[in-house]
Amino acid sequence: MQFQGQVTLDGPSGTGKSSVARAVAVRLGAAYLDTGAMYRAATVAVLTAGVDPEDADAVARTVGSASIEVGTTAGEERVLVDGVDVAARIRGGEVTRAVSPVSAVPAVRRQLVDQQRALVAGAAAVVVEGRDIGTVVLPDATCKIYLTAAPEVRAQRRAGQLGLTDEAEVAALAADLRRRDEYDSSRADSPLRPAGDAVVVDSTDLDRDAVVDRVVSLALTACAGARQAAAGRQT
Ligand SMILES: Nc1ncnc2c1ncn2[C@@H]1O[C@H](COP(=O)(O)OP(=O)(O)OP(=O)(O)O)[C@@H](O)[C@H]1O
Ligand SMILES: Nc1ccn([C@H]2C[C@H](O)[C@@H](COP(=O)(O)O)O2)c(=O)n1
Repeated sequence: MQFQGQVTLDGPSGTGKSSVARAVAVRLGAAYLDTGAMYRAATVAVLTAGVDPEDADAVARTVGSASIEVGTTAGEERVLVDGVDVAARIRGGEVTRAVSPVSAVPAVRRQLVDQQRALVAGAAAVVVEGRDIGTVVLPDATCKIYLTAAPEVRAQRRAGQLGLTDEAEVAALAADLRRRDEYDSSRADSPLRPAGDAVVVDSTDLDRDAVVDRVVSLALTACAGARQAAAGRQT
């Protein structure tokens, strides 16, 4: 069956959004947009300009005059800031530590949300991942998924990804995930939360392929059950 429509994947850090969203996009023959990469790119612009990430006015000005380009093909990571390839730099610790305050600035969010909507506007089928995609960016999406997993499982997976085995390093990683989740969930503008009509998928006891199968199957049925349940809650 050929999928047409928009799949949104939101959730806390390290739940598997990127790896699952990329694989789902390939399976559905859909475009793919990593909106976290856009906030990370905005953070590179801020750090490169020597601006304090906590100075909201200066952050808004700096990001407002930066050119941020991202690709929409799963498997081809393309992230440019003012024409410079920053695909590797956005994954580093310096950017990860500074991205939350930058992404909490309302002017930055307005700019990037407009860009995100424009990037997916022409796509017949697209998978978009982030924190506010089902709630703010694409509120009319065909199928909304909210991915969760137990915090200790997320920390272990991220440690595996980074090749960390030292207990203290894993504990620091877990603390960083908690800090980012708290920041992203408590900010005033577009906080992280599930959309009312999202299907919650808990990946704590599922391997990545099982999560991908579940999301593909939900997408192909247009998340029909969740829509009915949401309609029932509203009557
Ligand atoms: N269901 C799963 N079982 C085991 N490992 C998984 C599962 N899903 C994802 N992973 C692994 O967990 C790590 C984190 O996944 P990923 O980067 O996709 O999360 P994320 O939600 O996009 O994180 P962030 O929001 O911080 O970018 C990766 O190493 C990924 O391969
Ligand atoms: N739609 C989005 C996507 C991301 N962010 C913020 C919050 C995250 O801490 C940060 C980096 O995202 P990641 O690459 O870890 O998915 O960007 C957001 O506020 N809204």
